[in-house]
Amino acid sequence: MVPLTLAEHGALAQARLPAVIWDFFEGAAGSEWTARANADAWRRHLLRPRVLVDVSAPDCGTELFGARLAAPYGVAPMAYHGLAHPDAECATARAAAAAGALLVVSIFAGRTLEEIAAAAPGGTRWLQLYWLRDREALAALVARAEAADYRALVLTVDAPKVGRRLRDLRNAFALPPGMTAANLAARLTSGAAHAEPGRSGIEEHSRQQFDPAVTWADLAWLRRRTTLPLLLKGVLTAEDAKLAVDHGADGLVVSNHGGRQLDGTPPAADALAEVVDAVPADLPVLVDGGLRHGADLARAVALGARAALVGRPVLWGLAHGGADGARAVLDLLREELLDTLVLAGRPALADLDRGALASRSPYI
Ligand SMILES: Cc1cc2nc3c(=O)[nH]c(=O)nc-3n(C[C@H](O)[C@H](O)[C@H](O)COP(=O)(O)O)c2cc1C
Ligand SMILES: CC(C)CC(=O)C(=O)O
Repeated sequence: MVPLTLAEHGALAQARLPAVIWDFFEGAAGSEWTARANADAWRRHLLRPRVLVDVSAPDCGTELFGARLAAPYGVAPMAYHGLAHPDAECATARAAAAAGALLVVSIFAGRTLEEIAAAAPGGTRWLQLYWLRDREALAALVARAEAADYRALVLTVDAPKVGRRLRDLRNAFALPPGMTAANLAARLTSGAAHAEPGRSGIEEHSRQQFDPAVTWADLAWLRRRTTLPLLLKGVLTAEDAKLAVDHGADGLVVSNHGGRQLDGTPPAADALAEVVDAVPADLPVLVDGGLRHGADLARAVALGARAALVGRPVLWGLAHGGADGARAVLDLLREELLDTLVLAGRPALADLDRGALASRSPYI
């Protein structure tokens, strides 16, 4: 079967993956309400098409921090791509570069930053960080990212601890043998390899490593260590968006972590406009969570996002088809986006503004 939708890529992946790994990918915190709401919320923004517009040459290319992308899209940072496919992040890097997409590499990648860079030299890569208790390890990663031509840093700020992910707790999820965070010393992540019944190895190693005491005041320490653009990922409110700007953030990623952290937050699509409206117009705001169709990318741009990141669907493609599968997912999103631009009579990203949407109340 040639998958014609992202959901079909998901079905192929589910058929292939061990259930506990599928659960780790797909699962979210608590009742998983926020994770479900993420996808539903994009669909509530109905598309308002314009007609008799010349749409013979649609263009969805864009530029982000000086890099050219084939569409306003990227791969969200996700830990341990090796759980999906043995070629791991190197395959994802090849897929993203071929599709003209940004790749945000997780601090918990299973391949080194240098291996990932070498796998797709022409690609646009950023590095995602969690604030580790071990600041020297963090500083060393920043230096390596700069040397390996990573173009920005993304500090994830919604994880003072890992959310309560019931599927992982039930499965006593632990990393399989040989799966490690290649960019961190083994002592920093060894807790992920074992879990007692009712516990999760991922939760355990993040408890050991994440610094829950970090505050806005600490950001200056990171800011001083790099000339790379610094984005904060996991901002959902106007208050925090303004604080981020005051503390020198160069961009934001509106995100609830795919519903994996605090269950009950607004879906990312609903938080986006609040954040966009709170920051200077030229500050790049990205978004992730629940984008499952190219039309959702159009919706994100219409609501003010400069680009959107896609998480789980890329792992679906990777799981059933390696680099080709991940690329197929990204290419499909781009084709669907172009289709949307043509049929909505808005042939360029600049034509997408809030007038392109009619936003439907969730309560009717
Ligand atoms: C398996 C998995 C691992 C993830 N690992 C990370 C991570 O290491 N760092 C991070 O900032 N976010 C991580 N995330 C969250 C994603 O970056 C992103 O916010 C979320 O998946 C987007 O939603 P989507 O999957 O609905 O597209 C992870 C998500 C998944 C599904
Ligand atoms: C290793 C985990 C903490 C990665 C993560 O952020 C996630 O699974 O959502």
